[in-house]
Amino acid sequence: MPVITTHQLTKRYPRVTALDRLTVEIGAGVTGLVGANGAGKSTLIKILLGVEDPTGGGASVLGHDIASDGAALRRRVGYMPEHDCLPGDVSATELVVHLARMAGLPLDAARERTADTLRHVGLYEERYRPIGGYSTGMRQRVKLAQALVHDPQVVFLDEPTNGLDPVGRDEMLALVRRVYDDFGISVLVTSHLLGELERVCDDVVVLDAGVLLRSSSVAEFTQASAQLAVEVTADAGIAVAALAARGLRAVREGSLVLVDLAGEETYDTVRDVVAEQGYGLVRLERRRHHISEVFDERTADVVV
Ligand SMILES: Nc1ncnc2c1ncn2[C@@H]1O[C@H](COP(=O)(O)OP(=O)(O)OP(=O)(O)O)[C@@H](O)[C@H]1O
Repeated sequence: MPVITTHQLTKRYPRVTALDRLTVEIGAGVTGLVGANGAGKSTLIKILLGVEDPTGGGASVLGHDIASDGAALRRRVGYMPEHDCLPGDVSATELVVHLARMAGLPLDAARERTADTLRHVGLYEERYRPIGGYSTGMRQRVKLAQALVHDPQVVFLDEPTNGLDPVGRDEMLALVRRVYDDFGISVLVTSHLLGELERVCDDVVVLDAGVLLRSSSVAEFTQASAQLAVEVTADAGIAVAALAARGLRAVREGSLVLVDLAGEETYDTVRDVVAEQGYGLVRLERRRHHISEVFDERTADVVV
């Protein structure tokens, strides 16, 4: 069963259409929801949580209809909001225990789960200090911990790397991956940085001004654009011409020739050309593009 399905999901505000007839299916695993600022990512999450109503279409999460089954849905879902919304005068433990209790856990279980999740996000040592003294990275971890504490089946993480430096981003992304790998909790994670999602996501959904631009696995994204990097002892420009004469799409990149991979037979053709021309073969390797390179110009404003 898919984790999330939407059908013609639409949200119109008076001046802007935040989601425009979005139909998509999201399965288990880590899924990236990517788009420039204002693309509709947060709006989609709020609608999936059942806290905002769509103006058209519908959706379900874990089989629960967002319109009729919101309370049951929210019991099984965790949510990490985008903006900083933490009280400064309580400790991480106090806050997360409180939120676990609100999610319905008995006190003992809430305490136990809080200790476990704070350890998981790397906040165990600091867990009794007031949140007001925490760094941005620590605050993001508290938000992640509270999203996980009631052991949901899926979590929605809205821009978890926001405001973090490169090291903090890497650490947060590794944590996001582990949410699924270690606990089996599916993740929908938003970012306006396409490049960073590629590293931790199984699938990517791309929104542009509320419209679905693409939904596919990261592997599909990158495989579709695979190339062979070929280095021969001859001049690369001459090799490009020889390969092109055999119907391959090839371009020169320094001393390399990059050949579009159009199936396994591309390898055979390259081998034949190299043999026929008497080149020495220095290198033959498959290259995958990054998903950020695979995008068309419509997503030019997505930061990569
Ligand atoms: N309550 C609201 N009233 C009017 N317009 C809104 C409201 N909430 C969002 N919007 C608009 O809907 C569009 C999508 O906003 P949304 O916050 O979902 O985008 P986003 O992709 O999450 O971007 P960001 O990362 O900047 O939050 C934007 O144009 C935004 O201005």
